[in-house]
Amino acid sequence: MAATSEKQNTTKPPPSPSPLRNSKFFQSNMRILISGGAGFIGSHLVDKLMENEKNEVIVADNYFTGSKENLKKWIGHPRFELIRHDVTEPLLIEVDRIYHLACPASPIFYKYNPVKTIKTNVIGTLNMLGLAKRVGARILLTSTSEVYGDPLIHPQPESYWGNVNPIGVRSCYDEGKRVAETLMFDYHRQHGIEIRIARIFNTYGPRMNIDDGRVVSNFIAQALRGEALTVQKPGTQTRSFCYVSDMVDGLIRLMEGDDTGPINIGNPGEFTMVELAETVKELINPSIEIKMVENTPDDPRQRKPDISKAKEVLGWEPKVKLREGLPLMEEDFRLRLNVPKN
Ligand SMILES: NC(=O)c1ccc[n+]([C@@H]2O[C@H](COP(=O)([O-])OP(=O)(O)OC[C@H]3O[C@@H](n4cnc5c(N)ncnc54)[C@H](O)[C@@H]3O)[C@@H](O)[C@H]2O)c1
Ligand SMILES: O=c1ccn([C@@H]2O[C@H](COP(=O)(O)OP(=O)(O)O[C@H]3OC[C@@H](O)[C@H](O)[C@H]3O)[C@@H](O)[C@H]2O)c(=O)[nH]1
Repeated sequence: MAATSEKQNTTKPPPSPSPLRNSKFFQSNMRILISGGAGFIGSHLVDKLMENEKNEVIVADNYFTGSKENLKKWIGHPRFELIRHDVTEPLLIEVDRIYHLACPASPIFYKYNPVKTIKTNVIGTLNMLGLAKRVGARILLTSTSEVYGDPLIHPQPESYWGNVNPIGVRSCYDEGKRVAETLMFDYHRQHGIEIRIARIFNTYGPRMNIDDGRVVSNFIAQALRGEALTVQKPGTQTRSFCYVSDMVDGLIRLMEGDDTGPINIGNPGEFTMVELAETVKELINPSIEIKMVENTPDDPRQRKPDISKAKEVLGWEPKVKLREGLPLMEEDFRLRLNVPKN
């Protein structure tokens, strides 16, 4: 027994890459799997990775909150493949890198079927780690600022263990991601898997689902439809919003760097929800009303990333300010909602 536990505590070298990696038919220098690649962040990551001609990109997605529409410019491209696949089932392919994003991210979607959300986070992450182990791939998990729960330390450094309700309606997501992080580190310690963990803070930008339910997409869609902006009470709760191009840049740097993480990736600019509503009103539709509505349980009261580690280890910090990013998202929403600018 002692020998077994000793063995389990040993950090092994990473497994060898799959023999198929050296097949004479292997054309690309880097074959990259993106689970959840048909979603908001995933599809922007695909765009960025496809810019490099040495990359071959495979997306596996069950289309729960993502869509083929987000990837339409790549369908049929020789370096791109799209697979309808649910990560709660094993996937047998040969890859060098895995960006594991698959998981609904908007609270209304992750609460819709909480048991499925837990399965996606736990079984899905186990399956992706099993794949990484079999083929010797490096794997990056998109964890979340929600692992800090309703934080008692502000801003949140990676060393903070969080304040999470383990039995609340958000637990399927925040506890699910916490287990996913645990699995990543256990596979790293026990099997030598090369891991990277990003703790992503609220991210926004073009291609978010119009009825996604998250605050930035809600406010922009409401402002364009001429509806009142729904600020959930008390409205003093804060979030820090990162534009999607900055996020993608941070994720790629983390994947290709040497640090396992977890590393916070987010924009430290912090706003109350009332301030966000006022900014959207001013930029998009000054005649719109702002109304206070009921909130949902366990809504974190404040959130802001401490990004010292990302700056130091990845040389990364966000470039796009909220007032610059909102108009870019407005443009995309106008096109999709067919509301031309006057
Ligand atoms: N956007 C944010 O603010 C934010 C913040 C923190 C963490 N994250 C994380 O980043 C990742 C991407 O988030 P997003 O904002 O792009 O969300 P999204 O909902 O747009 O994308 C998630 C994608 O995963 C797919 N998916 C869900 N369950 C799946 C399953 N069982 N099998 C296969 N595919 C599945 C969806 O269809 C979708 O394409 C998620 O892991 C999320 O937890 C996002
Ligand atoms: O219409 C709305 C929607 C939301 N809100 C408020 O806006 C704040 C942000 O809510 P969102 O639903 O956009 O996102 P949350 O910050 O609660 O969760 C997000 O956190 C990070 C990621 O893991 C996920 O993308 C998501 O879970 C909350 O305080 C919420 O009460 C409004 O005031 N009005």
